[in-house]
Amino acid sequence: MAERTTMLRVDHLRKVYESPRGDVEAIGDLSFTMGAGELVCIVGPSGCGKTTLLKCIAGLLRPSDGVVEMDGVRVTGPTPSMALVFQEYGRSLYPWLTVRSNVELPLRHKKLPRARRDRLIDESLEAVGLAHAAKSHPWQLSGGMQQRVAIARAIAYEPEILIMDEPFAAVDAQTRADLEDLVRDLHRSRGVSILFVTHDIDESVYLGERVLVLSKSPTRVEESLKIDLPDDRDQITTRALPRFTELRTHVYGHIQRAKAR
Ligand SMILES: Nc1ncnc2c1ncn2[C@@H]1O[C@H](COP(=O)(O)OP(=O)(O)OP(=O)(O)O)[C@@H](O)[C@H]1O
Repeated sequence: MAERTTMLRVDHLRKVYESPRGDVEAIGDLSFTMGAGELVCIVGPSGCGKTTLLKCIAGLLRPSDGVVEMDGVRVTGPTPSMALVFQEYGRSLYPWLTVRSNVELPLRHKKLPRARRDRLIDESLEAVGLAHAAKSHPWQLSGGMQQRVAIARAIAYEPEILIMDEPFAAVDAQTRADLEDLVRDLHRSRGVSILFVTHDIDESVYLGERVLVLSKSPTRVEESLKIDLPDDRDQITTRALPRFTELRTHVYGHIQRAKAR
């Protein structure tokens, strides 16, 4: 595979939360880069600082030290080159707006011609399999469908990087498998870079081209593991491969050691 140009650079990032009850060093000294078009998963022990890391990357939190750069430019606040999808889809969608209006909302800031805006909405709803539900309201949809709306909204924005924070933690196992495949399809069909945080080791290996294993808090990168599974993945065949088992066992071992240190 050709070497990808570096798109995201996290360099010696450190984040300390200051509070009257004492400081909490969530991120110790964390560095990694991500190439354009990559799908990178992040796993680590519970409470190790994954959400803090994503917030620093997205410009929602100011690091105590170190830098985040996107395409060589320092990130100092939210940027249109990134879109976020969180676990709590119920809270991220507006119940009084239709599915279509929810997807449209962030696009209003982009000042696009009407026809282009409509096309982006139609294409992203189509891509997540919800073209038929455009006129529904979020509360009329299942949890998995609501999360599809959140994903449609994020990709309609045409970000360079899609940042996903445990997006499937609140849906049932079968829906989760479908959404995992949707993420891989979107990555392959649209070429969008994806940074995906999960608690689930199997999910990280199934989805990722690379898995970053974090240490416990104050967190740093324990390992950057290339996932050398075939690009064509499916829930049954891929998860039954001996290599899949080797990789998940490897990541699991790392996390157990990270927790013990
Ligand atoms: N606003 C805050 N003020 C003080 N401490 C915080 C704050 N937010 C997070 N922390 C602390 O920072 C550490 C990392 O939290 P963070 O939520 O980033 O971890 P996480 O890996 O996403 O957690 P989880 O695995 O539960 O999703 C934890 O010790 C947490 O208690």
